Formats: sequence, C-alpha cells, structure tokens
Amino acid sequence: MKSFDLSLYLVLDPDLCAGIGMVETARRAVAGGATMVQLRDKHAGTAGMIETGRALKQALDGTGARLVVNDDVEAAITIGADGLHIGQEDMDAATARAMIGPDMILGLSVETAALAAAVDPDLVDYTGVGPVFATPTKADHKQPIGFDGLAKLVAVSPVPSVAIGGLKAEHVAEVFAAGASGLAVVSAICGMPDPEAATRRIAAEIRKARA
Ligand SMILES: Cc1ncc(COP(=O)(O)OP(=O)(O)O)c(N)n1
Ligand SMILES: Cc1nc(C(=O)O)sc1CCOP(=O)(O)O
Ligand SMILES: [Mg+2]
Repeated sequence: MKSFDLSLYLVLDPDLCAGIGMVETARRAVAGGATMVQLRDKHAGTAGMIETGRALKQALDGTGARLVVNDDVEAAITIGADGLHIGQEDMDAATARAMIGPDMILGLSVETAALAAAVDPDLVDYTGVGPVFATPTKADHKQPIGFDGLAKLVAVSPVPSVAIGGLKAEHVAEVFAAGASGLAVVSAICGMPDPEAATRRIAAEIRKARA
C-alpha cells in the first residue's frame, strides 16, 4: 500500500531557491511541515538531477516527507526517489509506470476535466491540477482554471488531487473546499526569506481548513 500525504507539497525551483539552495530549502520546508518535495529543474540534465536528488534524498531521509522527481524517469529511478511527476507533454502514464514499477508514486498533471476523467487509477496515484492562477514561475502554463475549475477537475479525478499555480497561504481554505487533498507551491516557500516560517504558516492554515 502506497502511503503519501499531498497536503503541503513543495516544488523546488533552482532560481527561486538560489539564496540557500534547493536542498537547504527542502530541509527547512520539511521542518516547517512540508509533506512532499519535488525536484524540478528544467535545465539540470539527468546527471545534475541525480546529484541534487541524492542530496535531497539524504536530507529527507527519516523525515517522512516523500521525494518526487519531475519529468526525468532515469533520475527518479537512479536516485531511488519515492515518486515521479509527469505532465501531458512528457511520456505517457503507461510507459512511465512500466519503467518505474508498481511501487513508486506516479503523479500526472491534468489541466481539463476531460484529462482528469481519463486518468487510469491503476497507473496514476495522484493528479496535479492547475494552474489555479496565472504564475510567473511556469512560463508555459495553461489557461488558469480558478477555484471553480479546480472543483470540477477534482470531482472527476479518480485519484487524489493536488492543486497548483499561484497558491499562497491565504488560498488554503478554498483549495480544500474545492475537494483537493493539498496544494503544491513553489514561490510561496522557495522565494521567501524564511522558508521554514513560510511553510509553518501554510501548515497552520491546512490544520484550520481540516478542522
Ligand atoms: C504537483 C505538480 N503538478 C503539476 C506539475 C506540472 O507538470 P508539467 O505539466 O509536466 O510541467 P513541468 O513542471 O514539467 O514544467 C508539476 N510539476 N507538479
Ligand atoms: C510547476 C507548475 N506547474 C503548474 C501547472 O499549472 O501545472 S503551475 C507551476 C508553478 C507553480 O509555481 P508557484 O507556486 O510559484 O505559482
Ligand atoms: Mg513535466
């Protein structure tokens, strides 16, 4: 049985984390309550992803937080990551699942209700749903869906969903009200002067939303 908690999902960005770096940002975010950490670096190449991924794995070891690798299946397998996240423009879910095996967590981005409804729960463990809002963090993001769109996609997704795109602590209540199992954030943590405190603020809102 796979066990993972989507509630506070940090997606790393090497530029936004440049001050203290991705590994230290992840360490502080997990201390503040992040439950999942995704290594996302669009320019590192597989060797760079493996190097950073190994350091992240060591930093997260024993914390309970799950390490997910974005896009790069070879890096995910080599590192022994807990999961892989792919989008509609990456490899298809069946190919990814065949490569990573049955035990690794597989996340898939969905931007429309049709894509969400088409997810095969035998292959995919969670959906990344968004963007809720436009965000400068992902230049090529799709049309924002807002909280109404989020609720529609979550409702038809056969697996738990994590909301993404422009989300901050003040959006937590609406994310959970829409039925999502959590929120994935980049700049709300990576770009902050104190990533641990920023994560704690989001975690506190999550506790309130769940109460
Ligand atoms: C949790 C989560 N949700 C969505 C995405 C976006 O994935 P994708 O559409 O493949 O875009 P890139 O991140 O690869 O630019 C994600 N990474 N994580
Ligand atoms: C990595 C990513 N994927 C998105 C999607 O819509 O699929 S939006 C996004 C970036 C989210 O960054 P921030 O929290 O700084 O807005
Ligand atoms: Mg991708």
